[in-house]
Amino acid sequence: MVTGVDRGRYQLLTDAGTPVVGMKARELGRGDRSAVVVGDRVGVVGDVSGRKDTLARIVRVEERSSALRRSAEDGEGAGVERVIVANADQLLIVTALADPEPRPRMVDRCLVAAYDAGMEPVLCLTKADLADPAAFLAQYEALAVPALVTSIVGDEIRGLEAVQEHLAGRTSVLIGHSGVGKSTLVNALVPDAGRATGGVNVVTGRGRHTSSSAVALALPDGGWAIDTPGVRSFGLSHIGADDLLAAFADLSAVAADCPRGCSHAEDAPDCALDEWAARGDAGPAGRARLASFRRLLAAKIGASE
Ligand SMILES: Nc1nc2c(ncn2[C@@H]2O[C@H](COP(=O)(O)OP(=O)(O)OP(=O)(O)O)[C@@H](O)[C@H]2O)c(=O)[nH]1
Ligand SMILES: [Zn+2]
Repeated sequence: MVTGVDRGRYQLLTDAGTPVVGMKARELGRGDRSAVVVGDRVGVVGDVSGRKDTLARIVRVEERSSALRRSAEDGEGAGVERVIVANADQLLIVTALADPEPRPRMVDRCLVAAYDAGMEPVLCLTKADLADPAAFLAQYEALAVPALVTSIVGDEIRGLEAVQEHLAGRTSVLIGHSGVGKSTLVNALVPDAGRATGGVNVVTGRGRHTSSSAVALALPDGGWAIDTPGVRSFGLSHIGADDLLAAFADLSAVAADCPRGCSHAEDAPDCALDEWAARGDAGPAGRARLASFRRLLAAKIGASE
């Protein structure tokens, strides 16, 4: 398993639990198509002893069960999609309820990325000691996104146990804006992680690492927390309306009756989802669910923050 990537060197963990450093074998090719990312399962040859100054060769990347992607927003290569983490089960969207203010559009974009990746999204709302989560949570009710709420009271992180339970035995990617308390959480989940909090690395005392790539940290109860220090937003231009729709089984079934090429957006003529919501087959929640789906659809199209 790939646990970290740094300038062409791959941190690997063998099935026997030996940390090994590897590089991509030439036959694997270059460019994004043959990218090796954190979470990938790879085949290695050569020196896999893990001894100092040895280097294994990555010759194969196993098929991925999920792939968290983003596409370049602008400049050269705009629209080119890249996988940033492979084989993760869930995306923990870490958002502070205050200080800094939550950014609902950013959360929506993370939700779209998770659904596209084939990962389960989970909201992790921090700083509940500063603001009530109810109003924010209401925005996600119709999407049935699970939510975990934490706060700091004294030296203790309240709600940490529920987070630990939700992460145990699974591979979870943590994403969040600067200052939301993601590092505080990672350090509590993985006691020897030494992630920089409040701008300073607690282990080294030096400034925050400039490394922007993801790193997989083993959880004490099994499973992995994958921290993504440099990922603050997602370019989503590679995702189509039907890719997003596929994540919603109920809406997807209804949309089978849509006209060919239907955008499913609010202004789409004869979109079957409108009739479905109007009929009330899904109860009063149907309208809210459709509205939420369309909000995500719109967030996908809008520019990232
Ligand atoms: N009141 C309150 N403060 C918190 C909570 N969680 C974290 N903080 C504080 O918020 C600040 C930012 O926390 P960090 O863990 O450094 O945030 P981060 O998301 O990792 O941000 P960067 O380090 O900038 O990437 C720190 O001063 C934390 O002590 C919480 O639940 N309640
Ligand atoms: Zn439609």
